[in-house]
Amino acid sequence: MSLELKSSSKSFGGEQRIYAHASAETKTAMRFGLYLPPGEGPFPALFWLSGLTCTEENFIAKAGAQRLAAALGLVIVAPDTSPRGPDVPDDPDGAYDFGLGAGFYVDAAEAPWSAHYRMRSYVEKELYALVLSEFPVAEGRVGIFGHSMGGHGALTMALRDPARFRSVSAFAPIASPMNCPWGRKALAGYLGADESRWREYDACALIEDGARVADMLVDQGTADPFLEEQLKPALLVKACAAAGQPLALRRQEGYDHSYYFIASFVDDHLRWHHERLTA
Ligand SMILES: N[C@@H](CCC(=O)N[C@@H](CS)C(=O)NCC(=O)O)C(=O)O
Repeated sequence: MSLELKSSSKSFGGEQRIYAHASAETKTAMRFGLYLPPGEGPFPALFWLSGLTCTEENFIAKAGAQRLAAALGLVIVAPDTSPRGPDVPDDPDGAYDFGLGAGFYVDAAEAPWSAHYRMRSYVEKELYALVLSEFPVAEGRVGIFGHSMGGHGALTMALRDPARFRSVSAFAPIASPMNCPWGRKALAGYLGADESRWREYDACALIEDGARVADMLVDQGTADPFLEEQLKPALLVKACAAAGQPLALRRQEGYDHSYYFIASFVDDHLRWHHERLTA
């Protein structure tokens, strides 16, 4: 598997890099950001999953995670949010919430999406294996976090396989895609009408069906414009309470959905993961 280094910039003694490679899962070129802290490693690593409309660049440019990642010695991997390229179909109306920039971290089952939209397997299998084989990352010390659509991706990936992703947190996650317009559009489009197939892509349904992680940290801004209609953290609170699943949900007064919110609390998340990945 050949990796092409697209850029590398020194940051807090380490390097913020962007790579491209040919993905066997998506059958397209894929890009990801990778922060490499100073030192030799092996380091614990965090996967960051971004939200709707993002590429591999939003988190690395806006979250301000490099300073503490350097100090703690954390690798952070930030993939793009969908396959892209001339052969990749987009939402027929060009909407931002489906298709390009909106892969929803699923393996699509419906044509024409199924040919390329395989962000679940891309992240869980291909990129995970690539990062472990090509970079100084300590096996078994990998966590995952994300924002909005990516918060949904992080929660569902950790719940499905807590041994692969040993720590999990989220900013303003889509708590239950089966129960909001963004999620219902994506799951119906990528997976088809049979809702029983949607459950493995819904954090609340996974918890109801018995999936567990050791604990999870979720930050949610109270001034987030998507809170009531799309994100619905109360559904996650309810599912966790009913199942005895530990959840640290923090309602952050006055914060919106933006990267200004993420940057305000990203250090707490890095520390949360570092503690668990080095225990
Ligand atoms: N109304 C927004 C919805 C998309 C949105 O808020 N995206 C969030 C994730 S759900 C984001 O991270 N945007 C990119 C950024 O803020 O850098 C738009 O049309 O761009």
